[in-house]
Amino acid sequence: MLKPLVAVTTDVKEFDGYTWHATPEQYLKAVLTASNVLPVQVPSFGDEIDLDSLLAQVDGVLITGARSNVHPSLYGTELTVRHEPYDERRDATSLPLIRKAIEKGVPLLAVCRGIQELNVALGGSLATEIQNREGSMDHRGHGKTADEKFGMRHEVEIKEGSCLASVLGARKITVNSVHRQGIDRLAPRLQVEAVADDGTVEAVSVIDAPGFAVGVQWHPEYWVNSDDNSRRIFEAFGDAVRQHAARD
Ligand SMILES: N[C@@H](CCC(=O)NCCCC(=O)O)C(=O)O
Repeated sequence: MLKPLVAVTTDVKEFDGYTWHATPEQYLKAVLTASNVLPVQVPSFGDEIDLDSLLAQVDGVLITGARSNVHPSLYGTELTVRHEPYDERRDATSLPLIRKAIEKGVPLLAVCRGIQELNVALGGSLATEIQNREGSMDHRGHGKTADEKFGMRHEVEIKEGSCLASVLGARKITVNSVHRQGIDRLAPRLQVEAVADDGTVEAVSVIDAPGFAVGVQWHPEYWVNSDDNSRRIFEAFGDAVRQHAARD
């Protein structure tokens, strides 16, 4: 049997004299090994990408994390240096891709920048430099190595009856944390699936989505080979993708 395909977002980077549309390896490996489906990278070509054609040929969409921030003009906020850096070509691709995937019931998993894009795509807004908010924890990653930066950092409470509660079978889990923005105004079509002790929205799902449509603010891709909860999220996404592929 052919393995289903999952569309994976890319970041636009200038490197070595070329413009690259690139995805960190951890996301591609997590889709390949834990979800057990085939990742295909989608260049950030904005409206040059025919989303109907793309979504007719894949059975899942992964919106990855990235250091860049969603452009504030997309949620009606004035730009400041505190909102930089941007990747507007990615925004122009990922936001329409999210909306179309939800509309068509193509399973969607959105990680870190991804949950923020999901919220903005559906009409929500973001707060920046959230570690400076009164009573907020520091959600940024710290450490010299990638393993330290993506180290497990704090607990999140999973809401009873949520999609993640059934995927994880737990009410509290420990997650990593590598972000300095967070959901401010929740999009009307999203429901909260998990929160941190300081009230930061850590996971959401799309209300009445025709398929699996979940966003997490942490990074399950990073420890997918060693952390059960991280692996379960990618396995559940893979199950949803296979179910979508077998729908006809
Ligand atoms: N830019 C947003 C999104 C954070 C995110 O996706 N982080 C992933 C890795 C970042 C890195 O490599 O430093 C924010 O900061 O909130």
